[in-house]
Amino acid sequence: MITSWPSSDIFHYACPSWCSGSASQVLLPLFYPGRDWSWTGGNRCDLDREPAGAPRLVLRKLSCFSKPPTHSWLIGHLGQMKSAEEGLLQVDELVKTYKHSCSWFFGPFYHLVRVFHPDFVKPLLMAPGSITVKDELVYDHLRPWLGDSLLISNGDEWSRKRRLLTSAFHFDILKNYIVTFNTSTNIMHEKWKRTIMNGNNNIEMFNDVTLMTLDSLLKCAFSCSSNCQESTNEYVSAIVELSDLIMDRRLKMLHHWDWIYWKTKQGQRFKKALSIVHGYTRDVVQKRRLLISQQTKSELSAAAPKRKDFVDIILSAEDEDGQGLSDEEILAEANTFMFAGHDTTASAICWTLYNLAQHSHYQEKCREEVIELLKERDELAIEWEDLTNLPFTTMCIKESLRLHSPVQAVTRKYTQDITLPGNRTVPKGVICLVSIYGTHHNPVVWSNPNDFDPMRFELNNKETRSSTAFIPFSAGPRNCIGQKFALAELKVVVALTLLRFRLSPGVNPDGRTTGVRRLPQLVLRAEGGLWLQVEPLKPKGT
Ligand code: HEM
Repeated sequence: MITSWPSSDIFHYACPSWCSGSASQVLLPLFYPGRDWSWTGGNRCDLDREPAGAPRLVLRKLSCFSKPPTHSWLIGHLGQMKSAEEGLLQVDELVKTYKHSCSWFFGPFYHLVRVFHPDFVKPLLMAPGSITVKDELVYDHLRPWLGDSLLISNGDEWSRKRRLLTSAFHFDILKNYIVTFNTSTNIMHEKWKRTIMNGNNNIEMFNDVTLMTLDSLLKCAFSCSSNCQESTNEYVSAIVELSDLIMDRRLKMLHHWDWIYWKTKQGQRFKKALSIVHGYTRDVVQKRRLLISQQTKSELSAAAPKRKDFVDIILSAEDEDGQGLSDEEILAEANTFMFAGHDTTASAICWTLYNLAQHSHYQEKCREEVIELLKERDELAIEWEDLTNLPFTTMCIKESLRLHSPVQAVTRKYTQDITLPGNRTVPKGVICLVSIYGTHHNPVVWSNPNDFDPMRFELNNKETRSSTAFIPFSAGPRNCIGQKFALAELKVVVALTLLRFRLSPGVNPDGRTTGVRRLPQLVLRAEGGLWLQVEPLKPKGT
């Protein structure tokens, strides 16, 4: 998943759409040595193997997309992509002007189709998994960490893994995680209470919430109580370090060359963090495998029933032929579970709390809903059955996922031409950037798209909307496998937070009280952090 579009990142979002020319044979290996670029000569990849004259054909097909003005006919839109808040405002402008799609080019070799309307998004995201390709230019930096996992793999390999992993995200499994979400949230709230007792109620959300989501994931994935919210944990620090370094690498042009990157300070830090993360996961997987092999069936059934965690489930998953996942594959999936699950969910929680802090009347309405739900209870905990009984809170969470989507965009390539409305064709092999941000802020689809209005998600409004208008978790065969997990955690954290605290806009250390500047990185963050004033509420009956 990609989120930000720094101008230096051009080769990551650009497209070798007619790479049969001799210049591409020179340039691509130069920028990405060590990869197989023989296809630039028309020899390798089916995706890009075009008959003679194909470049012109591809260009003709692309000519049906509007091209925003460029500074130069030669380098095209190179250098025009902006990062930070300005990058998002730039997408707003594109969406206002071009309504559904446009195409960019970077120098003579690279093209990118950008789409931001549900009717254009649909054929791309709904295309069968077998013809969808996660392009290596965008996802390759994740490979040393995640291996050939579900997030990165393609074709038959992806489809086998998706089948094997689906059971790990079934409702019956997710139910067991609710207690964990409550416990991790309680730990974070106790921390906040201590901070407030020390006279500070201006709290930065991203730090605490990210540690909290990591704490939950560690318990759900490995049954590991790391205490990472209270004290430094080597594994958790290494995951945070890896996520930061991936973003940093994207921003630095020279670091895109593997042979340079591994020699840099950042590359060395990446390797060190990687060995901690892989060492930890490998250890858990091997110990579990050993335990299972040592226990006979009768011992297993006689043993006290243990709540199954993610590793237990994927260790026992088998396909139709009785084939399970190898240790390396399990390692890759466990690492992906931690990577894909922590930052994204933390971003969604932080922005939901931020939006409710900005709109006190909606905050109050959610709080009343939670108080009503728990009014007969002795223990203030959210249970699995409660998740469907928080309709207004759910509407606020969804509206926040629309307005501040954690993931800004995803990219895809296809092994066949794809037809879009108006008889437009995306030629096979061309990278398409499906803008989640653009679709969620498209005024043709959402009236006053920059307003926070939870009523958009009232049930009867759903019927009038396209199924690809709201896509925080992407859509189609390669949608987010963890979305129910994420939504369950979001509801628990938001409900318990509103029950115990009143939130209002905070003060940035630079003194800014209003006008948070959004920061599109791997996930959507806020420049200088997201600060909220947190005021404890009196517990029930006092
Ligand atoms: C609010 C939280 C989350 C958001 C907004 C989110 C968003 C997304 C998006 C947009 C994709 C598509 C990525 C692409 O096509 O490149 C995706 C894929 C994925 N997500 Fe999530 N995600 C969230 C939480 C989670 C959680 C909690 C997990 C696991 C515990 C998870 C695991 C995955 C995996 C494994 C994929 C790849 C699926 C595939 O390709 O078959 N995500 N997510």
